[in-house]
Amino acid sequence: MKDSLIIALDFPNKEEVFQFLNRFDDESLFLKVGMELFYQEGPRIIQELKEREHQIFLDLKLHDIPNTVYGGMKGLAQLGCDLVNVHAAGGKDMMRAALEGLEAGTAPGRVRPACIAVTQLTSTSEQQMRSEQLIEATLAQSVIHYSLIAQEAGLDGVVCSSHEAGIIREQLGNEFVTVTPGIRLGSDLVQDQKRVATPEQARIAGVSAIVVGRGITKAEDPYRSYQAYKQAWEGVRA
Ligand SMILES: O=C(O)c1cc(=O)[nH]c(=O)n1[C@@H]1O[C@H](COP(=O)(O)O)[C@@H](O)[C@H]1O
Repeated sequence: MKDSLIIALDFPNKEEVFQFLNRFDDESLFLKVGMELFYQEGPRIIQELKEREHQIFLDLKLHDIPNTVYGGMKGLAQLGCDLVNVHAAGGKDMMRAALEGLEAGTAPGRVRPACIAVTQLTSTSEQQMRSEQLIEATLAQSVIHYSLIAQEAGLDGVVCSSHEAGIIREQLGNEFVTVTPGIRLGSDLVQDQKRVATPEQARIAGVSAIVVGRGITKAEDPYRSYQAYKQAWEGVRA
C-alpha cells in the first residue's frame, strides 16, 4: 500500500466502472470500492476487479457491535480484498473483533487484508465535531486519540486527512499507515470535503497512500487527470 494512489470508484454500476477502467489499458491500479458500488453490484465486483489484477480497498466503514463486525469481516476476508476499514468510534473491542474476523476468514496460506480505522471523516470540520459530536478536544487531538486506540487494538493504520498525518507518523511510528482522502489539485473544487490537501502536501506530510475520487473519475479526461495526480504525488520526495 505504501506510496499508492488509490482511485475511489464511486460509480453506481459496473458498466460505468469498466468504461472508466478501459481508458487505463492493462495498468494495474489500486482501486477503492465503496458503498455506492458494492451495494449495487455485491461481492462479484471485487472478484471481477481482482481478475484484472487490481489491488482492492473495500471501503465499507464497518461500525457495529463487536460480534456483528466479527461476522462481517470474516465474510469480507473471503472476497480476497487487500484493504478494509472500520470506524474507530466503534471502539477498541470492535476493532479487535474486526481483526479476529479477518483472520478467521482468511484462507490458510493467504495474507489477511490490512485493516485501517476511519478517525474523523475528512468531511468533518473542527467546529462541526465540537457542536455535533460534543468533543471538546481539537480535531487533531481527536484524530490522534482514535489513531492511538486503533494501534492498541492491533490495526494497521488509519484514514485521516493530510493535516494530521505528520503528527500521527511522529507519535505512532512509520509502520502505522496513514491513508488520506480529501486530495485535490490546486484547481479542483473542494465539494463536500473540509480537510483537503494537494498530493504534494500529502507527500511532504509523510502520508502512506492518497485516495482520489472525483478529481479523476469526474474529470473531462480521467486518464490525463490520473497522470496529473500521479505526477504530483510521485514527483515530491519527503
Ligand atoms: O474511508 C474513506 O475512504 C474516506 C474517509 C474519509 O474520511 N473521507 C473520504 O472522503 N473517504 C472516501 O474517499 C473518497 C474521496 O472522494 P473524493 O472527495 O471524490 O476525492 C470517497 O470515496 C470517500 O468515501
